[in-house]
Amino acid sequence: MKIINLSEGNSLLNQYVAELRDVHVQNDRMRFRRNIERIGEIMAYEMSKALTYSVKQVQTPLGTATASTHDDKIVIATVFRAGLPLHTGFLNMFDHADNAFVSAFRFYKDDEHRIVDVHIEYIAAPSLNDRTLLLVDPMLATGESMELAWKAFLTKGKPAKLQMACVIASQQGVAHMAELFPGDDVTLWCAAIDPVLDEHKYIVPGLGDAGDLSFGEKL
Ligand SMILES: O=P(O)(O)OC[C@H]1O[C@H](OP(=O)(O)OP(=O)(O)O)[C@H](O)[C@@H]1O
Ligand SMILES: O=c1cc[nH]c(=O)[nH]1
Ligand SMILES: [Mg+2]
Repeated sequence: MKIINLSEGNSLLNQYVAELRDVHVQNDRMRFRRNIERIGEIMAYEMSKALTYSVKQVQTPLGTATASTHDDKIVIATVFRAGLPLHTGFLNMFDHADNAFVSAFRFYKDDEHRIVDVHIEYIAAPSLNDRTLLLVDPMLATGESMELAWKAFLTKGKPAKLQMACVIASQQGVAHMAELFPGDDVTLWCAAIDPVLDEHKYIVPGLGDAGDLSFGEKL
């Protein structure tokens, strides 16, 4: 698996990630969602550079122009619920894309909140055969949700290409995905990679719970 960590370069992206992490900014839920959306837009632009392009003719009112545009048949796939603002950002940019959704949520199997399991309940997707699948989820902690989402989407066909995107990944989550995708035909794009998970499997320093910060606490 190829790993592209966009925070290694200086850009406005880093400002949006910093605001997502900042406890003094996080209480503004609309800004939190909008920053994730803006990161989705920037990541979509960066990821567009890795698509397949061909030159086309465009008729203008005054003549003919040429344009190199991508030929990928894109499906943007997202994991409910924290994935929704990131999905919106990607769809703002890839506005011709089809879309796929899966619900996956982490729950604790023990009273001490140390053992996490992931539950998949809902899936809605077009045929994924021969498509370029952009699988986007803001947080990659253990990597279980991403793996289960990928396996759930595989029941809807075999994509030609897979590109994954997350805002903050943990080292453990990156290693988990690299084990799942040993070849270099799959790429994981991140806006930051953080060192560790805490005992409750939250990314540290991370940002907290992306779903709750976007939409409020759940029972
Ligand atoms: O790599 P993992 O350890 O599986 O954790 C990552 C998952 O956690 C978050 O979802 P969460 O389960 O919190 O659900 P939510 O979107 O409803 O908040 C996030 O959106 C990922 O799907
Ligand atoms: O740190 C984490 C881990 C999983 N899900 C989140 O929202 N945050
Ligand atoms: Mg959550």
